[in-house]
Amino acid sequence: MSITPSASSAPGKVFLAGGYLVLDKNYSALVFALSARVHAVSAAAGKENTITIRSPQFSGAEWSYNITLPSPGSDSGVTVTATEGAKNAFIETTIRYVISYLSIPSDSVLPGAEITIYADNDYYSQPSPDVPRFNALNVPITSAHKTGLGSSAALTTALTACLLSTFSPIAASETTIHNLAQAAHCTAQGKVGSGFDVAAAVFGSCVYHRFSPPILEAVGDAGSAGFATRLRECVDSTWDFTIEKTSVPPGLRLLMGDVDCGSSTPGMVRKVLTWRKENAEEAKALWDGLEDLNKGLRDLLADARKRAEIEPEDVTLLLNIKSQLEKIRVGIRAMGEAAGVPIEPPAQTKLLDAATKATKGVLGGVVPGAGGYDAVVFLMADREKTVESLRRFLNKYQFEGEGEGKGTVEVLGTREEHEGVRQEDVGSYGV
Ligand SMILES: Nc1ncnc2c1ncn2[C@@H]1O[C@H](COP(=O)(O)OP(=O)(O)OP(=O)(O)O)[C@@H](O)[C@H]1O
Ligand SMILES: C[C@@](O)(CCOP(=O)(O)O)CC(=O)O
Repeated sequence: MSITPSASSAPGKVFLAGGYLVLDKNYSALVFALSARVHAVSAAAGKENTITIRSPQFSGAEWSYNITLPSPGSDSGVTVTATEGAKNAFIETTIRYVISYLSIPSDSVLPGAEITIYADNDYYSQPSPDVPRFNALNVPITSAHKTGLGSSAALTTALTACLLSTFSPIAASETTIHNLAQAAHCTAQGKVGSGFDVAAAVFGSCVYHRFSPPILEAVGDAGSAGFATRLRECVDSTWDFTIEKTSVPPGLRLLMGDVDCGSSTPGMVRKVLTWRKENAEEAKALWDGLEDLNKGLRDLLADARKRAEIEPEDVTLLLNIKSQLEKIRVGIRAMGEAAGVPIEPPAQTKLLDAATKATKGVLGGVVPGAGGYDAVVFLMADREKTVESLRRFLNKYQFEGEGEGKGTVEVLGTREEHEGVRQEDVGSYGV
């Protein structure tokens, strides 16, 4: 058996509409892929049956795994034993799932491979705006301040694609990469979420309807009898998620702000779901209303995409998008208030309203995904002048949250870029 040195990358995400709703298959998410990507680059190196992963931007970020192929006749999948490095569940689980999926014959020897992970700078708060590409933060990965772009989903997806192309001569489809990465990601994070972040990492910007959780639950524990067969059957079966690829209309763009305010609220999802269960009727009205508004936003954006470029004269369309974003926020606030969860807390309302009012060309903003105090995303005219004036506004803004952070809003350099997972040129990383 030989290996093919390969490189793959997958994008981060920003969740514009459909947070919480998307956990239920009857509702959808509007999620955009970003220019910030995580890359996985492989080379033939090291001992047989060993896969070593390095993430050189972080200290102590080297993990070595001994791979034991299953004994003849066993279908429990490979055994992956960490021989070096602190636990990294996402890396370890991805290796176990991909190599088990490949069902390499037990009399083969797995050639040694080393894989280097590079994450674009926007995944983490940087000490200054002028840092080299893949800046080394020199702290353990768990202490880096994340900006919420979905690093684990992009990492799992890029690593899945890289392992598949390194160890298998057959090109994997996007669907295979998705199903396998989704299975590994859910196991590594210890829960089955909606999977929108892995979907965006694989398929890029999309309207996403989730898969049914029992699809994954059927795979069972890694290492149990029949695991490899069940995993292969699961990954190769037709899942019931749907993806409709989408994009931000020409002439518009997204801009993200990282709100450095400390307090994040654990258990928000659990609380919202509990409230929904206990208040089924009221929740249904709220959920249905929000889904209609989100669909309305998608329709307006589709309308805008039909134009070659949005011109300032397209006033009615722009005003409609603006008012749709505001209506969505009213629904989001109602959901948060009803469930007693700060999805769009007052400090975020103040920031979004002030930024939209102060900056001509900004159509509006929302708290992405689960919401809270971590981030904001704006939809705005794709003009340097508009970007500069929003940046100036945000740089001066003093956030009035309850957390321990500096109370500043850091503008991220990343923006929408709609492509999902892709093969890269191995030579382009200088390795
Ligand atoms: N560059 C990287 N190298 C190695 N492991 C990484 C890297 N980036 C992320 N990870 C893994 O992903 C974990 C972070 O996942 P977690 O789910 O906490 O955050 P996230 O996916 O970035 O969340 P969010 O959706 O809020 O952005 C890290 O602890 C590490 O295990
Ligand atoms: C609340 C939820 O719908 C979105 C979470 O988004 P984010 O991780 O805050 O970007 C959870 C999920 O979809 O798994």
